[in-house]
Amino acid sequence: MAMSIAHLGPTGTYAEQAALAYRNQLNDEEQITLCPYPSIAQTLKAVARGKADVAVVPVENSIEGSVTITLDTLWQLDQLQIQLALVLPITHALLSHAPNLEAVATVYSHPQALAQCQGWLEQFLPSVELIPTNSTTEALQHLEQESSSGAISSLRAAQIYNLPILAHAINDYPDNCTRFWVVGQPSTNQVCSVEHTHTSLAFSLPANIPGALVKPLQIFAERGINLSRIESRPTKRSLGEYLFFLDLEADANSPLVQGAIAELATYTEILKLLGSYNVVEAKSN
Ligand SMILES: O=C(O)C(=O)Cc1ccccc1
Repeated sequence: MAMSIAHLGPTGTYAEQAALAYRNQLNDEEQITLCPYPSIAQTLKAVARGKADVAVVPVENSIEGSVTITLDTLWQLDQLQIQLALVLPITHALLSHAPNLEAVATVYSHPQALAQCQGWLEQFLPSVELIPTNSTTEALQHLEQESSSGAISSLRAAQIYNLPILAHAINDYPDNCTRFWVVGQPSTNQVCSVEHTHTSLAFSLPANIPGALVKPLQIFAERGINLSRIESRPTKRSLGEYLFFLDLEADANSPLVQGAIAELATYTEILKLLGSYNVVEAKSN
């Protein structure tokens, strides 16, 4: 069946690598097209508006933590469901036409990549100007005009765009990896026979009072449901008011989780089920 996968572009991003890993999983590669978008928010909106079937978006990095635009946009768009998580190992390179590190004055990249290499940048390029871009490959557009510019991107991007590699494996921790979510419109098929290992949900609270978060968390503790992540994001309505994103190590279709979610709904203002899914280790290429 023909299918389109939206991802952060231009071609050569880590998100595209994750999208390719997802496509390989589907065993139906000819009819699956990859569609690059200029931002993570636009990638997710393409699926919400029916312009693409699924989006592959970064959600969390082992060094830098959450990709907050992904969480915020999923909350705002409301109806998208996570279908799968992919964990991609990430090794960054510094690409540049400069003859050596001393000749680099400016480094461009996605804020996550700049942050994942901040120790290396501090040590080897302490005086450069760091400029954030929408993606690691958008950063490459600056290299042609300015030989004193560098960009943090992948070896794969260096190959695609035929760019010189000035330094490699510059991420501060060697086991750097990013978790991506594959998200789509909710399935109309109500019966799901596959059991999933993880469930993600998000909620706001009706009042900012002592212990408001204790009750929701107790529900999972009492049932022996392990939480693998908890993240807060501002509601953006007023300072100090938060949304909470939880990942559970359990399937939303299990009676145990169904009971927990029913009870959770009594303590929350808005509760959104973001999906149940499995986690796959992807290979970087
Ligand atoms: O810009 C990219 O290539 C992305 O896919 C976003 C990103 C950046 C750095 C680490 C993981 C994902």
